[in-house]
Amino acid sequence: MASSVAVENLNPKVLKCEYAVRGEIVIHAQRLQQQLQNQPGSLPFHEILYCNIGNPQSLGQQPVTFFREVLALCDHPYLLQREEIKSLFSADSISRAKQILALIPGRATGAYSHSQGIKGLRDAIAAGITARDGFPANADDIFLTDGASPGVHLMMQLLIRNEKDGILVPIPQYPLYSASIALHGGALVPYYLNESTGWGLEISDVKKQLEDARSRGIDVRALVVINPGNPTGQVLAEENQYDIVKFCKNEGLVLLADEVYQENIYVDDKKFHSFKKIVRSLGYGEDLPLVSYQSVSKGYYGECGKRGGYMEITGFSAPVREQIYKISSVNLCSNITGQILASLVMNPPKAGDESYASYQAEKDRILTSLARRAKALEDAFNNLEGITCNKAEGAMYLFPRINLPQKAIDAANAANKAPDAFYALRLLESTGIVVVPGSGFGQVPGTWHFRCTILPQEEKIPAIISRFKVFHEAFMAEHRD
Ligand SMILES: Cc1ncc(COP(=O)(O)O)c(CN[C@@H]2CONC2=O)c1O
Repeated sequence: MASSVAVENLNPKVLKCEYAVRGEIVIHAQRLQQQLQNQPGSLPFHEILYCNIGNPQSLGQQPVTFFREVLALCDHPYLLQREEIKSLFSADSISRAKQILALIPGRATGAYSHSQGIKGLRDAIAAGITARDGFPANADDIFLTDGASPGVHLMMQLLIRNEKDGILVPIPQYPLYSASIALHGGALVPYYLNESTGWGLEISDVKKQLEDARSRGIDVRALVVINPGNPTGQVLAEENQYDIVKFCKNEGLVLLADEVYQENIYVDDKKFHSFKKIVRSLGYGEDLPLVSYQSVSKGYYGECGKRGGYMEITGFSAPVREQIYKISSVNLCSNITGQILASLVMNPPKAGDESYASYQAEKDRILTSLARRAKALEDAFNNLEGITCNKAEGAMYLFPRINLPQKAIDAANAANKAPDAFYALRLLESTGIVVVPGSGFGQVPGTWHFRCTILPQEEKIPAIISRFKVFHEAFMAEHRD
């Protein structure tokens, strides 16, 4: 009997879901990469430059030595019995690995752990949060996850009952949110970041969107904030954060604070303030339901493939927390390597530790290089005809706006593509550079953008800029009105 499975009879929520970061342009890039391997010299470039995804180590960034030493020793405890490891590993990596193994039941990284994650590692993460914020954190509020993504899905699963349940999401947004809301059958309620004020968040606009949604019978459950922003790269001003927290308190909204880029700040006039700290500073204590997301995929560690992270949940009642625990327990636990890494990220070497100097040097080298790359690309984009680009204050991306000539827009329409997708495809086919069209993140209707990461190794940035410039000038000349 022929298989009954066909696109026509799949879950419509799956069909509705989209995730542009690895969408059409990237799939085409992978085809071109295959072509380059099979027929070298057949394209006007010799390599594909993936500037579509925040995946630092795929572009040459080195992992942090201390983190990897501890992971290696935890995964092969036999090494700890060998004298010679003293010549291969730092003393504090050895001692940290021993501490961590003592926290793991059976001292086995291959065992399932508690569904929230190993208690001792959650204690360490709570201590790190407390040190970061100056307000206490509790291990029982922490759920270790396989990256931040599953934690986002879990909250959407918890909050969305039907298509009348809405989630306020910034536009432009990281499409995990639109994809997860679609997968869970909810309503995305957009609030627009203001490009002219450096992607500022206007509470007046959020309120207007909330009231409009409510007038349409949407029960708005939560507000998502991504700080530093993806794809926009802005770092919220502290007073803006106070406004957001007060707004959520007044409107009875769950605050979903995506803070995976908290270590990626490139400008001196902005600092990262966690929403947990803001909530506590306002004295809201447990009166505001807040979920804070962190990940090992970003920062200076960029350990995307290790799938580590956590969500800290505060301000939820005990019965609700039980439901969150129950959903977490269905997946048994997150991977132990990711759990260990999350505890290391939140508790790195301290002054006086043997690895501190080398750790700090690695961290500073990566972050200062990211800041230089951000500035170089921002300046380059701003020097191209018809392109304006806000500063990348943080995160890993630039999100320039292209003012496309009508002729280009007509050509895109004729090709049945969004104008920024048309531009991105032409860029790829001319230069091998892969960016993600702004339409994949959402944008004010009638504006066009693309997202480019700041991640290619620093020595490649000048070549990227020059290839981009040649392409852009030719594209604009070809489509000049
Ligand atoms: C804002 C934001 N939240 C959550 C995630 C999920 O990360 P993990 O699940 O790995 O913890 C990402 C990943 N950033 C994607 C992946 O690379 N480029 C992006 O835009 C992100 O940018």
